[in-house]
Amino acid sequence: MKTLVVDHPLVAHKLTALRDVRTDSPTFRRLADELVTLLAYEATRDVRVTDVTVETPLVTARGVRLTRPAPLVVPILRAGLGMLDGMTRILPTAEVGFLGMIRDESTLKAQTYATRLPEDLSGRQCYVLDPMLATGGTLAAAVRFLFDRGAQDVTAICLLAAPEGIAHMDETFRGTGKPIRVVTAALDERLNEQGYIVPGLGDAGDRLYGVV
Ligand SMILES: O=P(O)(O)OC[C@H]1O[C@H](OP(=O)(O)OP(=O)(O)O)[C@H](O)[C@@H]1O
Ligand SMILES: O=c1cc[nH]c(=O)[nH]1
Ligand SMILES: [Mg+2]
Repeated sequence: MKTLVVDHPLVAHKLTALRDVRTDSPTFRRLADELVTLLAYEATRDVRVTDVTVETPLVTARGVRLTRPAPLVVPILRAGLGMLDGMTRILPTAEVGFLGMIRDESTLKAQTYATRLPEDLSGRQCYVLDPMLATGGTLAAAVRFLFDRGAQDVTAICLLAAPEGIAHMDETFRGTGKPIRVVTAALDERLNEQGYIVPGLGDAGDRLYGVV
């Protein structure tokens, strides 16, 4: 598995504001939206394109367009929904599938409560959106869903990742030969006893949508 930590002053600036405990929910939503667009720029570097020609007002020129079928974008509910608009803004032809997953706060195991994905993902490029990669249980399960349906490669865009989560993904998919990438704004220090990323930004879902 490949991990890319996007090193860019605008990314660092927006992430710092996201971490700030004083950042209110409307501002948090806007920052998450802006940040995913910056991360998506790097995450889509390998998006498949097809050579085409285009008529400019002057001549015929060579160019590219996104290869069809377009990539599949999969936000992991709830918190991943806060990244969907920012992603589809730069990839407007993408299709969107949904996975509803929640981590049991006592066992830290992920449970799936909703699945709405195309049955056949053969040959598809997939982008998973989830702000937090903590123990990695949620992302590993999501990536497995996609490969089980035939996805060609999977790129996860996470606002923050913990070393424990990256290690879990590495171990889970080592030797499978599956092309997986994680693109993140920062690799934080560690998880605390409750499985929260430190220094982190708290509970991303709660900060986006409130405590339920
Ligand atoms: O790497 P893990 O240890 O599995 O934890 C990460 C998961 O936890 C959070 O979701 P949460 O379960 O809080 O659900 P929510 O989005 O509904 O708040 C987060 O958005 C990830 O999906
Ligand atoms: O730090 C964390 C860990 C899991 N989920 C979150 O929302 N935040
Ligand atoms: Mg949550």
